[in-house]
Amino acid sequence: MVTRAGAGAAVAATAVVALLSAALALYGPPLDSVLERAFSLRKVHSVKDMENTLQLVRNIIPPLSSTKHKGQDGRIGVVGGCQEYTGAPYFAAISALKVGADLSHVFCASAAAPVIKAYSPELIVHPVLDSPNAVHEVEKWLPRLHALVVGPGLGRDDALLRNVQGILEASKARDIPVVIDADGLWLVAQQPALIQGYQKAVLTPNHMEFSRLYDAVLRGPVDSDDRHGSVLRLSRALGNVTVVQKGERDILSNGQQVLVCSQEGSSRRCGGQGDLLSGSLGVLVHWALLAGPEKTNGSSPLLVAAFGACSLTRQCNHQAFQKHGRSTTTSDMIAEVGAAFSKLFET
Ligand SMILES: NC(=O)C1=CN([C@@H]2O[C@H](COP(=O)(O)OP(=O)(O)OC[C@H]3O[C@@H](n4cnc5c(N)ncnc54)[C@H](OP(=O)(O)O)[C@@H]3O)[C@@H](O)[C@H]2O)[C@@H](O)CC1
Ligand SMILES: Nc1ncnc2c1ncn2[C@@H]1O[C@H](COP(=O)(O)OP(=O)(O)OP(=O)(O)O)[C@@H](O)[C@H]1O
Ligand SMILES: [Mg+2]
Repeated sequence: MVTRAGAGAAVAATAVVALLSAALALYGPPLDSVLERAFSLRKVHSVKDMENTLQLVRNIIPPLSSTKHKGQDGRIGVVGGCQEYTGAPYFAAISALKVGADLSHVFCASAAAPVIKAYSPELIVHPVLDSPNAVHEVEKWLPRLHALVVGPGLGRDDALLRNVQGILEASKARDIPVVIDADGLWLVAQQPALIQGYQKAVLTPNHMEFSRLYDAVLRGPVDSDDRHGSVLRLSRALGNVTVVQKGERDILSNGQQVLVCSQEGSSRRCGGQGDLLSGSLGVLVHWALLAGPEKTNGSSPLLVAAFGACSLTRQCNHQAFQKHGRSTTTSDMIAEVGAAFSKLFET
């Protein structure tokens, strides 16, 4: 009797899981988190999903070819860099190059320009962000750029932020993909309408930036027990803008699908890792949009690109930590971009 009752319960439980799975296939992520919570399937699901999504990232990477000319694999612009912060835009721009972009521009405040130039001869640096003609100066370059990364090291000076507002509006008018990070997210929290509904925007908030945005857009505190639901809700409220909430696990959503990236990193949290992520994402977004949904198996190209950038950043962190332990810095992580990229995407 006991055995039969046990078997009956097992059959009933299997049926419930099957039913929920079928419903999940139809209705997507909200049920995903319900399922995960109810049946603790998080690990099993995410490992399988992670590998499937990594395969989609591999599909969007353009082949290296001797027939291409300089610029075809990506011309990326980073909007950021002020007197206080010169490292962040450098990290983002050099990461874009290391991932595979051909040219990387930095549009920064005049005080930051000589410093950023001195870090690297590889970057093209425009000291224009605090000029009265800033929007026009950047606009001149927009037709030549495939994606913009807005915010690393931008600071929160009102005049600079007003110029960046104009740059964002000009970029949207030209349908240029934008990755918004750091102080760019501060600006968006003040004026969500700036990116509301823009399908080529990806936001990459850290813990604090996410809370600030969520509060500004949804007028309430984040439910810390429901990270999936919170990211999904923020994305939906912003008109399906892609949101990447960075953290112990990265949660990504376009308001329809939720992805989780738990690629192994390390416990080292040095400043600048988010800049590596946003710079890499600038290139991957361009590649993903070029490849189109047929290469991403119907998944959103921007979500696939974001998953690629998260995996890559965490893998760089992992590799750098193996070598440098507690002394790991973002420069050590950037030195790992080539090997990490090969390991994840060129297998
Ligand atoms: N080398 C450079 O030039 C670099 C420059 N950078 C540039 O700095 C600018 C400001 O960026 P930001 O990230 O410091 O922003 P902001 O919103 O003030 O948050 C800071 C506060 O949030 C908190 N906090 C953070 N994470 C948390 C967590 N997981 N869980 C809980 N709390 C958390 C934490 O609070 P605390 O612990 O200090 O109380 C922290 O102090 C921006 O332009 C950026 O690009 C950086 O890119 C780094 C490299
Ligand atoms: N607790 C954690 N465990 C593992 N990886 C993490 C953890 N927190 C963040 N990361 C990873 O570190 C990277 C940067 O995220 P982080 O939250 O540090 O961004 P950030 O605060 O914007 O960084 P930055 O210092 O560049 O501004 C992401 O790839 C994220 O996945
Ligand atoms: Mg940051």
